[in-house]
Amino acid sequence: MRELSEETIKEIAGHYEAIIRLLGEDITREGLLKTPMRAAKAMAYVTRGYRQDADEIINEAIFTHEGSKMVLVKDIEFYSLCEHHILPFFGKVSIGYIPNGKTIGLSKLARLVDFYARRLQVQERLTAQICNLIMEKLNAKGVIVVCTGDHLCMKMRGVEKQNSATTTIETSGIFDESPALRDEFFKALAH
Ligand SMILES: Nc1nc2c(ncn2[C@@H]2O[C@H](COP(=O)(O)OP(=O)(O)OP(=O)(O)O)[C@@H](O)[C@H]2O)c(=O)[nH]1
Ligand SMILES: [Zn+2]
Repeated sequence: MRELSEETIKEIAGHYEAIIRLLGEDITREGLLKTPMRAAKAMAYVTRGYRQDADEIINEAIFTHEGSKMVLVKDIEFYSLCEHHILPFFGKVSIGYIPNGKTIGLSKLARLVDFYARRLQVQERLTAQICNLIMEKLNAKGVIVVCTGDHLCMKMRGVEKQNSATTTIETSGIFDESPALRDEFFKALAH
């Protein structure tokens, strides 16, 4: 992974300092003195997906596999930032795929969720990017990804709906064509 340079972090911190000042705060009070640097480092961390590489994450953990039954990993938690308000959205992703001669290390599925979540995102694109990458890297017979997220931009501001949750679904390959396979996936998810 590529890190942001010290110079870039300092530049981001300078912008945070200006924002805090413009919000009417006293940037010289004790509790805020280090806040611009802390905030810059935190923002670098929660957007580190931009500086990662998918092949490095997978680390060649792709294995030969004869079977063609569904593999499902459910409830992979994620934290992301909505690209409209730069406020968090977070929730869970579940991934199913039908192998086509290859499987992937289970932890890599979770790492790939973070790879796309740790950026400015919308939930639909996050779901589609995960689905497309797994399809591409495994040449799978099919992939299905279901994501459920809570958006703070809908809770702590704006429309202020505290109980809404958003579900997005992306399918590819055989999952596009087979309602029976989609049913099998959703039944397994319910367990
Ligand atoms: N489709 C989609 N919309 C999102 C996502 N995250 C936030 N949004 C929406 O992006 C929209 C931006 O709408 P705008 O009218 O430009 O912004 P706004 O005035 O702040 O809108 P309100 O949130 O309704 O106050 C809002 O409806 C948000 O709910 C997401 O992941 N997917
Ligand atoms: Zn938003």
